[in-house]
Amino acid sequence: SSLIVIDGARVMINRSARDTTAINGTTSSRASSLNRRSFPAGFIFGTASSAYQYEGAANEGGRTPSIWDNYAHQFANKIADHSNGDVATDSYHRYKEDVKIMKDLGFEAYRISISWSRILPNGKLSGGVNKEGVKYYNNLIDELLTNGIQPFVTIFHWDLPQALEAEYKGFLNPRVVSDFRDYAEVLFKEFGDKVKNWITINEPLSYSAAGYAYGYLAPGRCSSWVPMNCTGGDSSTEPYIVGHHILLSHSAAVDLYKQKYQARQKGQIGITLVSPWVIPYTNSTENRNAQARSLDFSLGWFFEPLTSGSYPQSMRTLVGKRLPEFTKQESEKIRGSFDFIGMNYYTASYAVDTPLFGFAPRSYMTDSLLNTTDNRNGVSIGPKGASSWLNVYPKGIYDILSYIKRKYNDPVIYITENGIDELNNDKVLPPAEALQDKMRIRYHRRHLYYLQKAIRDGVNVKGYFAWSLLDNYEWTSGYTTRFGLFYVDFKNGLARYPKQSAKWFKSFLSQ
Ligand SMILES: N=C(Cc1ccccc1)N[C@@H]1O[C@H](CO[C@@H]2OC[C@@H](O)[C@H](O)[C@H]2O)[C@@H](O)[C@H](O)[C@H]1O
Repeated sequence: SSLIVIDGARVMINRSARDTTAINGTTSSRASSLNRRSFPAGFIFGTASSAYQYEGAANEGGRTPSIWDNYAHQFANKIADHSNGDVATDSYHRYKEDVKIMKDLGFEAYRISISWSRILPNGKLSGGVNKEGVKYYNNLIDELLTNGIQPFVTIFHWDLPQALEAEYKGFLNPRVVSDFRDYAEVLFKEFGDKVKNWITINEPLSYSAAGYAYGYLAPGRCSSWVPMNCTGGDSSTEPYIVGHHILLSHSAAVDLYKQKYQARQKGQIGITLVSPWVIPYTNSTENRNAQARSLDFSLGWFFEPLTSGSYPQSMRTLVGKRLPEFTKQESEKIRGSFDFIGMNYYTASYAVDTPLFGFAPRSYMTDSLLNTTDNRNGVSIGPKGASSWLNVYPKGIYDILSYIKRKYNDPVIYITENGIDELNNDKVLPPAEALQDKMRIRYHRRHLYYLQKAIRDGVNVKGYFAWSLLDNYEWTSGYTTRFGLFYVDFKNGLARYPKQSAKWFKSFLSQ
């Protein structure tokens, strides 16, 4: 399965999410009557962010460069607007204002990530803990708690200390497991009395596939034949090695938390996975098998080891010796190593069975023997936001959650990201118009409609986080796309302005 979707399609006439079935006993003719009371008591609503995309202060307060500082500076041409996260939304200095914004809207949780190189400047415990970094996160966490907002903390959201990449190639090297565990222990020690919701790693699929097969996320490695001007790499082996070390790192941190901290601190720990929902291009056996393989290679790659201790059968068969093996002990430790699973849901695509051409090189892109596409016979699976890969398909959140419930033993799930972007075209759209994000209201309302339908049908979902509170640094898109409920004026002092969607959430959450 591929993260890059084939373009070029007319937009399908969109059926509105009209549904006359009962919602919590009340019959709703449309999703528009949806509000917080459509969800179970205790269900939490939040917004999501990440350190490199929000903080700025990249060279301040004792922080040293991560691989994203290195990537965005050294390969600026790989970033749409040649920008970087040196300043981003400057949340390092403005977090009190941001907390006030989310409190005013009525959100009760906030997902952040911690910058590893702000806590351990040389990546390792032996290099010393940066007290200024600890202070910043304590201030942020205290600000959240004072305002009745629960922090959900992601330990690793792609910003590996450049020192570890330089010394031993980071997640390509098994040495990362002990360094990751040491880093996680510093966080449990420093913040575990206040943080009760831990997410070890954000989207292992994106880090492994986009970072080491396609080569467009840091560290930007891929085979020489991949058109991404990578500085090195092997798209047929490195994604699987990195994914393997991510799972070992995850389970080492969870094992540590459960052995030494959970009993006293009484928190919960999980991991955030991502996958599009996938529909067979036709109902043929070949394309239904392609759907299964596509979900194995994007979701099962990590979910299968977490629930059964081994990789999906389709991956073991098709990747063969290039797929690392777990020892018996590793398998035991990985299986069940979570209290909940975070799921990031954005989009859906069609899977087309695609046999390997004889001469085509083997790699993650072709191992699953399929292609994904966003249209069928020229009809799009759904309208797009600003990004080519993001087609709107709200029913996909229901479908993928039902699939997870069936296939992976009905786990506790949080939707840790869901959102849509518009282009940052201030020169065309004066800011006033940029605040009229009706399509974002429609996107979130329709996904929430299908989310409460999944809950009603028995899926164990406990929370929902919108991506994102603010417009921010969108990785290789830089500041060219906007996902925020709040507009950030990057040209005038990073001022924050509520979009219509922020007002919609305030009303949704107040009922
Ligand atoms: N971005 C991804 C996965 C991904 C990776 C490469 C290319 C496309 C998509 N996942 C989540 O999506 C969020 C939205 O991602 C944006 O999607 C549109 C792209 O144009 C943009 O580059 C990307 O940042 C990120 O901000 C979160 O940090 C991340 O956890």
